[in-house]
Parts: sequence; C-alpha cells; structure tokens
Amino acid sequence: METPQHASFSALVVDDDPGVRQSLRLCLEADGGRVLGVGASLAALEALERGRFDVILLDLWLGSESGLDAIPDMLRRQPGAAIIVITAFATFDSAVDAMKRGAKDYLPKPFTPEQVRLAVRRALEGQQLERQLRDAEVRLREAGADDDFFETESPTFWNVMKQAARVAAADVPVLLRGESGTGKNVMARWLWQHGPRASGPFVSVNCPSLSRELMTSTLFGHKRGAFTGATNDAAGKVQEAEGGVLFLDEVGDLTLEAQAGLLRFLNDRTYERVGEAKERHADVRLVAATNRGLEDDVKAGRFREDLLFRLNVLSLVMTPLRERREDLSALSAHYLARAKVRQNRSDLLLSSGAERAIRGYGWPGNLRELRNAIERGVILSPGPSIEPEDLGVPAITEGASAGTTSPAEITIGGDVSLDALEREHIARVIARSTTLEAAAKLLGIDSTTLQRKRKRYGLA
Ligand SMILES: Nc1ncnc2c1ncn2[C@@H]1O[C@H](COP(=O)(O)OP(=O)(O)OP(=O)(O)O)[C@@H](O)[C@H]1O
Repeated sequence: METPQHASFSALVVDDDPGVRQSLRLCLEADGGRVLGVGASLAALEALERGRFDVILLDLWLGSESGLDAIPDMLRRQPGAAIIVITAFATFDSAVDAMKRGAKDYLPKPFTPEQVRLAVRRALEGQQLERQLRDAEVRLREAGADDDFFETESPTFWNVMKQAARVAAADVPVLLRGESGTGKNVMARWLWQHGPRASGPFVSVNCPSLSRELMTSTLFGHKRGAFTGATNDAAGKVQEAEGGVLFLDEVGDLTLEAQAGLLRFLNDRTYERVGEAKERHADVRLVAATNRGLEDDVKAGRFREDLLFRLNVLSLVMTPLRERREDLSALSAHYLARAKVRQNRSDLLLSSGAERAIRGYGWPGNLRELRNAIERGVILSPGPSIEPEDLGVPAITEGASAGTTSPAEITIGGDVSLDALEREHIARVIARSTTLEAAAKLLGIDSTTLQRKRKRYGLA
C-alpha cells in the first residue's frame, strides 16, 4: 500500500507544560498539521465540542489531574479521534490502562520529533484504513455485492437453509436469531426474494437507530399536529411496506409503546397513526431479527412476552461461522474473488499461511469479520500473496493447533511493541472466546472498547 499523504490533519495537544505544547506544535505543523494546544482536560473537552480533531496528543499528568480520566469523555465527544498518550512516567501499567480506556498509542517522554511524527502518521493511516473498510462495507451492503453465498458443506447450515426455504414460502412472521455478522439482514432479503411477496417492497428498519420519541410514528405514521414538528401527515414504514415485507432489525430495541402497536398489528393487521383515531389496515409480512436473547429482555421487563411468542412462532437461528468451518475455504475464495476485482488486484493469492490462519481463527465477528479481513488483506498486501498479518489474524505455525500458537517473535519482555503485544493478546482471547462479550469480560474492558480495539488492530 502506498503511504498516504497527510497533507492536512488536525491535532489537539493537551499538555500542562507550555514548552512541550510549543515543541509538539512545531513538530506537527512541519508535517502539515493544524494544531491547537491546551493545558488542561476541561479546555480539551471544550475544544472537542467546538472542532473536529483527527489526533489528540494527551499528557498523562496534567498538573494534579490525570489525563487518563479524560479519555472516555474525549472519545464520547469524538469517537473517531486517535488518542496518543504521552508521559514522562512510562510504565507498562499506565500504557495498558490508557489502552483500556481507548487510547490508540503510547509515547514515552523524552521523545524525538521523528517519534512523534511516526506515531501520528501511524494513527492517521489506521484511520484511513478503517474509513476505507467502512465505506467498502456500506457500498457493498447497498449493492448487495458479496452477500450471495448460500452454498454450504456444513450440515448445520444446510439445515438452516432447508428451513429457510420452507419459512420463505409460509408468509407468516419470522424471527431471525444469531450473533452479529452471521447474515440476518442478508437472510431477511433472501426470505423476501424467495417468498410470495418478492414483487412487493422490502422495507428495512434498524430499530436502534430510531429516535425513541419518534419510534411509533416512524413505524405507523402520524397526523399533522400530533407533536411538535409534525407539520404534515406522514405514512409510516408499515404503510410503505404494503404488499411486501417489513424487516425490523434489532427488534429488542423497540420501545414498549412501539411493541404494543406492533403486537396489535400482528394480531389483526390494524394500526393507527400517532394523533389519529382512525383504524388502518396493511397487508405486510413481518421479519424481525435479534442478536441477543430476547428472553432476558422479557425477564427484565423491556420486551413484551406476548410479542415474543407472536414473533417466535417461526424462527431461524443463523449458524456462527465457527460452527460451519467446512465453509471457510469456499467463503474466503468467494470474498477474495470479489475483492480482487473491486481493488483491481487480479494477481493476489492467499498464502498457505493465510489459509491456515483463516482455518485456525475463531471468527467471533462471523461472516462480516471474514469478509472485512479478506478486503483488508487485498488492500494491504504488497503481493503476490496475502499473508496472515495482511488479514489481521494471528498466524498459526505449521503443525500447531488452532488458537494456541502465534507469531514466534512475540514474547513478553521481548523486542515487541505494546501495540503488537496488545493486538496479539486480544486476538488470542477472542479466538478462544465464544462471544465478543465473553472476550471483553476476560480482557477487563467493555464491549465498546473491545470493538474499537478490534477495528484499530484490524481484528474486526
Ligand atoms: N449469504 C451471505 N453470503 C456472503 N456474505 C454474507 C452473507 N450473509 C452475510 N454476509 C456478510 O456478512 C456481513 C454481515 O451480514 P448481516 O448484516 O446480514 O449480518 P447480521 O447478522 O444482520 O449482523 P448484525 O446483527 O450486526 O446486524 C454482510 O455485509 C456480508 O459481508
């Protein structure tokens, strides 16, 4: 990959020493950065409210306050910013602590200008790669590009596909269950395309992205004047899906009010727009999806039991990738073929080490993670073959069993960067955990931090 030119980037320097602020500013400006320096975490948070920054250089000791404590607040304000922690008190513990809270890198004082520039360039390159992968996923999803692989050698997934064919024809509500990235969105479309409503619309609603106040009106519509801002009558998603399929992704995130409306609709196909006492009818098939146990939500009083019963009459459980390992080679070949065309890299092959690493890895992010890893490999590999490090999965040495071996050069206390050490540890813990939640728990971080780190290290 060519080294990206960071002609212009914005950096926030947070250090209580004006001398350090000044030297960092000069160093980064020479590299094309626009730099703002502040001396305390409160001023940093205010700056983050006002402007966007690509990189934050944060001193761990800001007079009497600890810069560490400010990291979560900073990331809440700007989740995409790369935080590089700098400190004169370079200890492994503080570095690990900073990483746990979401910092991307660690720079011990005293540092040379070249070390600063390198750390910032690395952070910017990581951001660029993340952006590329995210854009690629959005484009692909919109085009439905790679999502058409339904062949399987796995008896478990074969059964799922057999059931899916029957479910598609049944024209009743269906609940898709399964971990994130197992293909529930893709399956919902497949059911629509292979069912009696294929000529009608497919309307997809991602429930967590809806505002909680407007959820009912988004689904069922509203009458003009029903609430502040309701300047016109509006049809909801239910009406939009007339004659077709309404797909509710992450249905567990519906408010209790929206759940009540949905239950009524499932029972007799009637609903009312918000602010209107007129009964309406719609002929819509509902497909819902969840990646968590809705039974727990029922116990906690967040999800109606009667709605769960109604949705769960027919359900399909999407098989996690680690339970259909027979399909890993064919799926990798499928993604590789598509990615090569997209990235114009017809010369590339998976090395035998990469194939071994793919077979040995646990794929907690399922199909999405495998697809992203291959896309990443195609982008990063200098050619002619894609190696495990291009994919971002741990290498497995020949003859070793999956998940127990990693690159030989990584030993605690050895010549290894904190980054490499953390990445390897996270990859190994993920590989032996059954879910990402379990991995996060074991690592002592929350799931959001783990997600961020997986992205950072190309493990997502
Ligand atoms: N049948 C398929 N063939 C090829 N790739 C697939 C298939 N199903 C899913 N994928 C890949 O996995 C990605 C994620 O799929 P999808 O969004 O359907 O998963 P999901 O289970 O709905 O995830 P989440 O719970 O996070 O929404 C897709 O963008 C695609 O790259």
